[in-house]
Amino acid sequence: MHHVVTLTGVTKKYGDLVALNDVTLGFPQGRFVAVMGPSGSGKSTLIQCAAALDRPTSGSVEIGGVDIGRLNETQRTILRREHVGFVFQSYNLLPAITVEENLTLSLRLAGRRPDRAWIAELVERVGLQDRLRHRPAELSGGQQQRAAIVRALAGRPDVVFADEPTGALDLRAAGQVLDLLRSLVDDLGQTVVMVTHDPAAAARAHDALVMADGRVVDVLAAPSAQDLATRLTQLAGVGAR
Ligand SMILES: Nc1ncnc2c1ncn2[C@@H]1O[C@H](COP(=O)(O)OP(=O)(O)OP(=O)(O)O)[C@@H](O)[C@H]1O
Repeated sequence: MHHVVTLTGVTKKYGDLVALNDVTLGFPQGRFVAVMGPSGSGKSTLIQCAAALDRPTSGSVEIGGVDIGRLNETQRTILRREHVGFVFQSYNLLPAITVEENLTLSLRLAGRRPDRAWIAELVERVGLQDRLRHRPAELSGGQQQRAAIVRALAGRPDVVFADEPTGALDLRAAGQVLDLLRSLVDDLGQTVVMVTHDPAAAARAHDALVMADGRVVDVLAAPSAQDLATRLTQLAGVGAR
């Protein structure tokens, strides 16, 4: 299986604290992978390293076959811009411009010509055709997150990292966003890595990684929400001792 992102022996320390402890894993192309684990287990640190937002203390990270340890800051920024998409819990759409302008802003800033046909296809898929001329504040939370997902995919990134993408949404809007992420993977072959605390959300992924103490302690294929909830409860019990 082709891995879009590969981590090899990645350790990240903050002073004496080991946030990631010798993690080796790959994110396979065309899979939807959820990352779960108790608070402080290293999920965000894993994503930051995997997305070239941060550098490991030791070990290596490859994105699209490029070893990011060999890149300087500017080169890493360019690699991120061209190969990685991001979706955040808080949507991060710019309030002063229209939804349509938001979708292509970062591409235009990077000097890339937006692929209009591709973006139109995505907009239709997420059902925002008649919302493009509005400002983000005029959209519901779910609509804003769907716009943020289109923005993340607009440049055809190799991988999309979604950090708690449903954290601010009600059940119905969250379900729509998860359906959307899953369909982008199943229908369009996208690769999505999603950090979530919600076992029901993680159960929509193809695979779930469970982290504890800076390590990946489980990899579950086609996880059920119940199995994930049980595993997290066990880990919380261990952490509390
Ligand atoms: N910039 C930092 N400086 C110091 N320590 C940090 C920093 N970032 C993270 N940590 C520590 O590293 C460990 C892992 O943090 P991380 O944010 O990756 O966990 P997480 O699983 O994402 O947690 P949460 O679910 O609460 O977001 C924690 O003990 C955290 O306090």
